Amino acid sequence: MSSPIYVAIDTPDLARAKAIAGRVRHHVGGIKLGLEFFCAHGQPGVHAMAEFELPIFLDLKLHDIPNTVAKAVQALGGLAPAILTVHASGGRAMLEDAKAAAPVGTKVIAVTMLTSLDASDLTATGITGSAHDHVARLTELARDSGVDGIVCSGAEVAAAKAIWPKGFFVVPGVRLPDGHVGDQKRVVTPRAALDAGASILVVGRPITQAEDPDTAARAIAATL
Ligand SMILES: O=c1ccn([C@@H]2O[C@H](COP(=O)(O)O)[C@@H](O)[C@H]2O)c(=O)[nH]1
Repeated sequence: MSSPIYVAIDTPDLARAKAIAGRVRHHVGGIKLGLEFFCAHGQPGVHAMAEFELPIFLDLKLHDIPNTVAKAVQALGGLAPAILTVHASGGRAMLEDAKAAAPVGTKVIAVTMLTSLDASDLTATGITGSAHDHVARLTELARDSGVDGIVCSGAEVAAAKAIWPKGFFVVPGVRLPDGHVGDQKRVVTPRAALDAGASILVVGRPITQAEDPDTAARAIAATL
């Protein structure tokens, strides 16, 4: 069985991205490319990273009116990513249209509440209730919109899975117990996230900023 760990290669430096992928390719199940990489290298960069023959998770977190998101998803279709993200808060029509525009083999995944946010951030944006309530509401919306799953933190994934037993659950913000949290606020260990029902784990800096990325990836995998 392939590893549930997707390495988030967040860098604008293509040579560095390739070097990291080359070192960890046998210890991870996929490569996640996000805004930092995509804004620097676009579709040719994604093609270059596809040479490692691992599933590509394109984490662009699209969020706009339904027509614009659908057209963007169509424009990305030639990349045939295994996973593509949109924001759940874009609403039902946007989610439905994104899914309809995606290639058959691409999982469209809705980001519920960024793992860099906590309850006080929600309040500041006018959203009342807990992180759990907010994620639960957006999980129901994603499920009913026909996308394939959600992104949430490991703290909410068990509750989200109870709402949507057949959903696909992407969990970033995972750290080993002694790991540097950085800008993440809702953090759990990789083991706890998997036990709670995560389908895949997204791990970035704990691997990419380690002195030895392959040892770091292996150490995380060993806890699973
Ligand atoms: O809620 C979210 C959604 C996406 N991400 C992305 O995951 C990685 C996490 O990187 P770390 O270095 O392991 O913190 C990063 O690419 C984010 O854009 C997230 O963290 N939270």
